[in-house]
Amino acid sequence: MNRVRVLLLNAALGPLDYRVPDGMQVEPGSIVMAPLGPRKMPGVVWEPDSFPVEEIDPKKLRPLLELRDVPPLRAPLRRLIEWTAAYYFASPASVLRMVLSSGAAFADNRPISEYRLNGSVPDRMTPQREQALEKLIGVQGTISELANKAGVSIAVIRGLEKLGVFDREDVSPFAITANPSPDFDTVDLSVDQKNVSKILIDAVRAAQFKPFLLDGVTGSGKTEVYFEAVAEALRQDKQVLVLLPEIALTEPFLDRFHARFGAEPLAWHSGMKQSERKKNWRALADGNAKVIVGARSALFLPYANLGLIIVDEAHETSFKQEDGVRYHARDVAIMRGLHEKIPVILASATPAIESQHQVEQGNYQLLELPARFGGATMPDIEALDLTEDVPPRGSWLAPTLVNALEENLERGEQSLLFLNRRGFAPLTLCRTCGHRIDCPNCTAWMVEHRLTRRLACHHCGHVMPIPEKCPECGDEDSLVACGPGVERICDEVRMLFPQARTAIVTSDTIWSPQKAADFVHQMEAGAIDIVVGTQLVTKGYHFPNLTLVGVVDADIGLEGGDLRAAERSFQQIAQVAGRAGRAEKPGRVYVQTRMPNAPVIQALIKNDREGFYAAEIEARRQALAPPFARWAAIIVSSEDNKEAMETARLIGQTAPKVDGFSVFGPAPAPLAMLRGRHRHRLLVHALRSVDLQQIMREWLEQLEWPRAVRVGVDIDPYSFV
Ligand SMILES: Nc1ncnc2c1ncn2[C@@H]1O[C@H](COP(=O)(O)OP(=O)(O)OP(=O)(O)O)[C@@H](O)[C@H]1O
Ligand SMILES: [Zn+2]
Repeated sequence: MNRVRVLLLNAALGPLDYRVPDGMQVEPGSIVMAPLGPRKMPGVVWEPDSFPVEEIDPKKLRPLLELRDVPPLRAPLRRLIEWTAAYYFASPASVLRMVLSSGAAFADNRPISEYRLNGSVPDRMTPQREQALEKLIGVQGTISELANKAGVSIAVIRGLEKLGVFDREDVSPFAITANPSPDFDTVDLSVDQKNVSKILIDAVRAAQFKPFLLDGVTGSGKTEVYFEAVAEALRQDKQVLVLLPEIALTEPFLDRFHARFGAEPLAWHSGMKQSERKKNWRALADGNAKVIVGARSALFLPYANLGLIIVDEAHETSFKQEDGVRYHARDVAIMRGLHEKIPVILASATPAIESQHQVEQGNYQLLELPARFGGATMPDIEALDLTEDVPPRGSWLAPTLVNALEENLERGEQSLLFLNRRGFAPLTLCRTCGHRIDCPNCTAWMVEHRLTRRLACHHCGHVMPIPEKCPECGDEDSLVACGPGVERICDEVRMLFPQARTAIVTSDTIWSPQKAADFVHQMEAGAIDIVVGTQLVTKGYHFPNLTLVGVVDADIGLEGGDLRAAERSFQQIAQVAGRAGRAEKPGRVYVQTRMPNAPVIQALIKNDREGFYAAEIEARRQALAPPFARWAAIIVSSEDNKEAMETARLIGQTAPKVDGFSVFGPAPAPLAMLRGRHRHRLLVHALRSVDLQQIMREWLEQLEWPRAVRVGVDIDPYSFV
């Protein structure tokens, strides 16, 4: 039989059948090139009865064009692709796209050509050429990467290349990786740490599916403990995947890993160059790379021989992807572990309620590290009531916090101020007419960024210069910045302590792993006294001389009012507090709030995590909220509001009547307009006994809507805007 089913890399197309030409040997998982109309398209051979396809006369089947010289996708990964597509309402092809995420990697074994300036200057200069020559100093990359970096067109770079201003280097797709060695520099574990690591080591040896929740207070040595499991996997010659919530955390992680294992793991994140992507993809698919650390997208890569998955800071909501395939990397990691038959470790100091519930249900094994390593104590947390400890007019820091900062400076210790708001001010308002400057494409205010002298929309990226007069009434000098962002807090700190060395840490300043590494090195070298940062600084970092943490506004997180608001606030503040006093010197934490009696704040100052979680879990149980029942969101959007509204209404009216399945809405989304599209939402609630996906599939598949309307389904949603 030479007929095969092929899943093509095209989300709009289902799988198709092809004929295998004589002399070609394919099996399920083989990566092939198939003809599609006049084009060539990559695809993967699948099991014959896997997806339903249209019957085609065998004589009309077109032959496959090529078999790629890369290892076939293994069965566990094929099952994961099918599961992810079915569970999250995505096309299998869009999941496959995440697997074959380096087009170049499986395309061929040819090297990638990279270019860098060689110092020669073209005879004729243009402003673009000048810009490129200036911006590309010290940069190496493909033509399109250079164009991107320089902010000029590809044609400009090609032109320069012809004039001989670049040297070329052909980078081989095969990486030579120094592999980590399990016993390079071991540490002596405490008794608690040893007990936990023993269980993990046994699980790696057993090579069975087994999920763990590694729950240890901040600074308890979770990383050291899971490194023991990594070491065991290395001894067994298995691969390990470590997922981190933020690419900013990869660089410090690489350093730390290097110190323990004598070589860096392979990194995988969106900031990589094409040649690195190609190399790394090949190295992990061929099994040459043993340890891979990456952001959530690393989850779908075609590992040759995976033996362990670790999800660090597993409570982080950034593991949920909010566009394309809306999957949750923590949950898919568990499913990958199930299919690969390997252990999965979720590590966190503040585990998600969902994960704790799995422990209660007996699905995950709980491993606890209740104390900080080496006798370091947990920091004292104190609430500062902003209605009593009032900051002076036009300032945001309470006198008590300012005093503490001053003392810390005098002692030569480092401090951290946390505010989860980028930019200078979240709102710009006209004093004369009350006009608020909002985004033309979104239901959102433009955020002032004083460092770049611009207003920016954090939803669509729209930017504009800060206007000199009010766009509404035309009054000059009437615009005022309202509320603080990190830049404004940093200004306040500089006014108070001109001698202090400060740093702002947000995604605007730390936008690459390299920037993150620079920041960490500066902190370690003691070149920074006071850091002002967003959630980017709340997790993972270990700075022994950081002894004071101030939470500028503990109430922000509670404003949103979605079901996880309190949980998220607790996690965020507990994590940022956990950065203080991690070594010999004790830490202090001040939490500024207008609601010192709110349960979240009380739980934090009394160090009553158990009580807080118990109350939250009970509230969820009462409300039949996740994880006690399930939700799905349906988001209908279009540039034409009427079309979007009518489609949303149609979906609402045709909602199936099934016991244990209810539909709320439609209603205009809180973010009623996003990137120029009008948005309406419905929320589906289902008991666990109901097959949510099946009911939704039958319901939505029989409906039709205008082409320009997009209907997105978000299973287990985390965002409600
Ligand atoms: N057994 C040990 N021997 C030496 N140093 C250790 C040991 N255990 C932990 N440490 C050190 O203590 C510090 C905190 O450990 P680690 O970063 O692993 O904790 P964590 O639980 O992952 O913290 P967090 O959740 O706050 O990120 C690190 O500098 C680590 O190297
Ligand atoms: Zn916008």
